[in-house]
Amino acid sequence: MPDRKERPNPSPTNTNNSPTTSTTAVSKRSEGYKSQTDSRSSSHSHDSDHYGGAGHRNPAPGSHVTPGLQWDNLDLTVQTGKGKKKNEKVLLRKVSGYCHRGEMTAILGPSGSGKTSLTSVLTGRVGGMKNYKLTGSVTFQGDERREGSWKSTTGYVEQNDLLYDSLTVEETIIFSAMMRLPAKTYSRKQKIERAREVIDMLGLTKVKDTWVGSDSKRGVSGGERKRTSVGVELVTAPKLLFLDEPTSGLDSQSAYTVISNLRDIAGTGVAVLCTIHQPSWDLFKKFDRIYLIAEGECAFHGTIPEAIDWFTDLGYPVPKGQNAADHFITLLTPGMPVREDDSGNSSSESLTSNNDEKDSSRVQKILAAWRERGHEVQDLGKVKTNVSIPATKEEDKPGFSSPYWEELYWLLRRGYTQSVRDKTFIITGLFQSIFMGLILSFAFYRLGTDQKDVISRLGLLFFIPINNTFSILFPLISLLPLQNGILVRERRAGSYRVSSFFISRLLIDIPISILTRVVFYVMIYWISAFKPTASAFWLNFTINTLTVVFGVTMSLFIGSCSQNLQIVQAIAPAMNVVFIIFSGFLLPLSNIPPWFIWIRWISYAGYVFNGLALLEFKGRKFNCPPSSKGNCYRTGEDVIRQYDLDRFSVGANIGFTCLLICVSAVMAYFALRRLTRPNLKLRIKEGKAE
Ligand SMILES: Nc1ncnc2c1ncn2[C@@H]1O[C@H](COP(=O)(O)OP(=O)(O)OP(=O)(O)O)[C@@H](O)[C@H]1O
Repeated sequence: MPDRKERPNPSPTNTNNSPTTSTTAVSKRSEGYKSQTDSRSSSHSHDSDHYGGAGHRNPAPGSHVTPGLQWDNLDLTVQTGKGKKKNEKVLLRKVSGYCHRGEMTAILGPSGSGKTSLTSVLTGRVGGMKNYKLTGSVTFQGDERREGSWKSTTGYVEQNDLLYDSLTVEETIIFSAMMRLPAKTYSRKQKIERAREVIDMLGLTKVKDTWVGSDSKRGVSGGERKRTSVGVELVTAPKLLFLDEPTSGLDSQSAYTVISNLRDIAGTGVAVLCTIHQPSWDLFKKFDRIYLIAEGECAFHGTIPEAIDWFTDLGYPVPKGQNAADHFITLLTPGMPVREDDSGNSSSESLTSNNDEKDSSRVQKILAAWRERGHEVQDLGKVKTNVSIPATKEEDKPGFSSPYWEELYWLLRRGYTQSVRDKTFIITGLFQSIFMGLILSFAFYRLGTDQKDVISRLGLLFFIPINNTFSILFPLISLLPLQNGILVRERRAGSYRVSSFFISRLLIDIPISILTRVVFYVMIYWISAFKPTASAFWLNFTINTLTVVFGVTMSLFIGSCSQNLQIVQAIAPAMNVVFIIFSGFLLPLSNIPPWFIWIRWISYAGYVFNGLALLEFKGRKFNCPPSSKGNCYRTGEDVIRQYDLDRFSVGANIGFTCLLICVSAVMAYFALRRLTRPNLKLRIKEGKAE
């Protein structure tokens, strides 16, 4: 470990609590590094602000900073294993730091170093973890985080852009403005103006009318999509913006534009904190500060010139021509050999190590050095006076920004726009209806009154409602992970109530499902020659329409049981098949084992088949050939008796089906609430996040 007294002061700390003095005092070594890299890379040589945010944008000596997020002594452990193998794993150890408003800070570290764990604690998302213990404190502008104010003052841009692909950039950002800006303060017109301001600020005006798109659908570019995600968060003018790897998967030009935008956003007084993987030098130098993390501990926190000096003093200068970010990550990765510095001015003892043990001691040495002086840097985060941006005290604002009907209107508008433009659900539904309708209509063409037609009629009446539910189950379920993911994000931001989202889904999915499936059962009814009376037709129509509605509520319920599509796709057919088996048609009621009989009473297939069969067979006469010697169905009533279909009237069967629809809708609502719970844990108390 280096002896601090012997080193020239590379410290980013200073006595007047301004991070600036140290920056201006950044020694000649970082200047030397600048000229070295410049001589090797022409792309660097044109930059006037070589250290980007780091060197240039730090406040001038004597000026002040606005405190933003501050974290102190965070310890995070999780329990792993079971029984005797139970173990405590340390994810974060005495981690402290800060991110001032008006600054952009990058969290960097090797894989598994604790970046995600730290971000989870800072954003209050540690609740997703099981059996964890958390101590320490996180404050924003000197105060404890509170849910209401936290939601309205922070934005979180996730790594995956969870956006509706068939909405335009402008529609996406306007929706966010409508849902998240308080109706009391902003009129609709003002919300739209704010959204357009954000679009302009992010340089998205040219593509505002282009669909957002996705990996499978053409739309805006990856960088523009990422900026749209930033825009969604930015409409509320957050004071703190978190981003999880905003440049991952982007080409260098798009990544540069995203980071430049974030730099501008920070310039408006926002504290921007993001995790980032292997940034190029051009990106890296745009950050005001970097927060290096290794093995769950802070390895360095300060500006880039300070980092260069700090590591030089530790004996690890940045080799000529190497990106400093890569060098730091390499240093903090055990087992990674460090490139030799051919300038000859470095401590060769620590370089070019291929030995694991030595590399691990290298990381330990760096961590120990920072541990020794990290507390000095932490003090910078505690600046609370003479701020340059008014650090307004945040009010806890429970409740939602818009009235219920306003929420419902915008959710319906967004949902319908997406469904109608996306067309997949509509086209596949229509295709399946027409295709299956034609096949069945002609396979069961003009059924007569012979004995064989009795079985055909029964089979067809049984199959139609089952096809209705199966045809909805899979396409609808496959749409749910994206919808639920968006719901989680929007719930975390406190955008709207789950109930309005759920009702909007019902009001979108039910009419679309009915309109696309109705052709199927109406076509079969007339071509296969079911009872040609108006009342029989309309009741048959009602029952089949109810099965479509049940198909939607059942899909919403099953799809809300897990975010894992594979699990959901396995449960869905299994559940439907159980309903079919115990419907009373395949297995007569008297043959159902007593411990399974309850399934019959919750089987929609039983009620709808019962209702449809009563309608069709009551009053019908069938030909009974002399060869059958009376062993045949003479009337529809014989069929009804034989299949035990006379327990309930048509009306009662419709009533039970409606009841099942209501029960499955309520279950779907609660399952959705549970699945998409935001799980924000902002208060850290007695070793547990609350
Ligand atoms: N819930 C958990 N239970 C047990 N170990 C965990 C849990 N969450 C994270 N870890 C472990 O903690 C360490 C830090 O993980 P974390 O995800 O924070 O790292 P990271 O720096 O974000 O990594 P990457 O860059 O690869 O995403 C890893 O070793 C990881 O395996």
